[in-house]
Amino acid sequence: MRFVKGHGTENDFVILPDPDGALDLTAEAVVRLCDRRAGIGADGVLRVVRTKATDLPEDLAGDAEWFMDYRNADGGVAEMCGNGARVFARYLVDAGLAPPGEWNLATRGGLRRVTLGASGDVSVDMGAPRLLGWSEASVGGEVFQGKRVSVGNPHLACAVDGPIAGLDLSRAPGFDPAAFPDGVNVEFFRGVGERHVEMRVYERGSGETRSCGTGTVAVALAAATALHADGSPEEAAPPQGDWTVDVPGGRVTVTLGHGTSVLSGPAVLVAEGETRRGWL
Ligand SMILES: N[C@@H](CCC[C@H](N)C(=O)O)C(=O)O
Repeated sequence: MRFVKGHGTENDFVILPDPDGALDLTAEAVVRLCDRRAGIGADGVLRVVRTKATDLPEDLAGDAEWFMDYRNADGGVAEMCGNGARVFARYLVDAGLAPPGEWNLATRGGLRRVTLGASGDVSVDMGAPRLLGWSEASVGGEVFQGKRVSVGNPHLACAVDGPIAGLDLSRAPGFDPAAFPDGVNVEFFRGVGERHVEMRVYERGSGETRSCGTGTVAVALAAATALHADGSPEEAAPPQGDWTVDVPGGRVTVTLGHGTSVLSGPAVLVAEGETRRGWL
């Protein structure tokens, strides 16, 4: 099986070109591919398939030629992956399967518009993230208040007073399963400047990763929006503007706008190859 390896701010992916949808990608195969010792190693898998080779409903496929079939390292599916979308777009342009410029990508979370040149950074319009009120997470017995945010997938963005470097994210933070019946990605962030935050993340289905694009959007919205105790926003108008988000794997920009949020940053392809016959 042919594969390409890439990353966006060190959120890394195994890319599987499967234009005709011929691949029966099981959860077990994803786990083996993502295994960092016995496999190729990645936070997730991006299967690259033409929308016409899928049974996606019309509202998800739209005019997009390509569908990003994203899987977490544990083999589970997720609605959306922001860094994955950027790396996916870079792969398509690099492989000559899509032109540089602007076009739509189909994902389980809906159509996403990507913008990229022949090389360099990639931007993706992540749509309008939604603030859903308060919840809490716990790490090593310490409880953190957080804001629930949907970026297509579920997030809990927790502001932290002190340094975030010392948090033990080797295990999943505790969270309220009634608020997040399908699990949640948990971010811990703190302000480091004007519209500038740093964050760490524990991703549903992948563990602590060095970046999470949807997580950076959730954190920018959480940092930009004050909530009343009942979870309603203090300001009527949604926040707008550029946020710089530092993650362990680098830096991205999140631009909050009316009904949009654009995630921009590096997307890098590092290797390509073929799995040994019979290994999977
Ligand atoms: N790393 C991704 C998010 C991947 C999905 C997430 N783990 C989930 O289960 O929702 C990103 O860059 O957004």
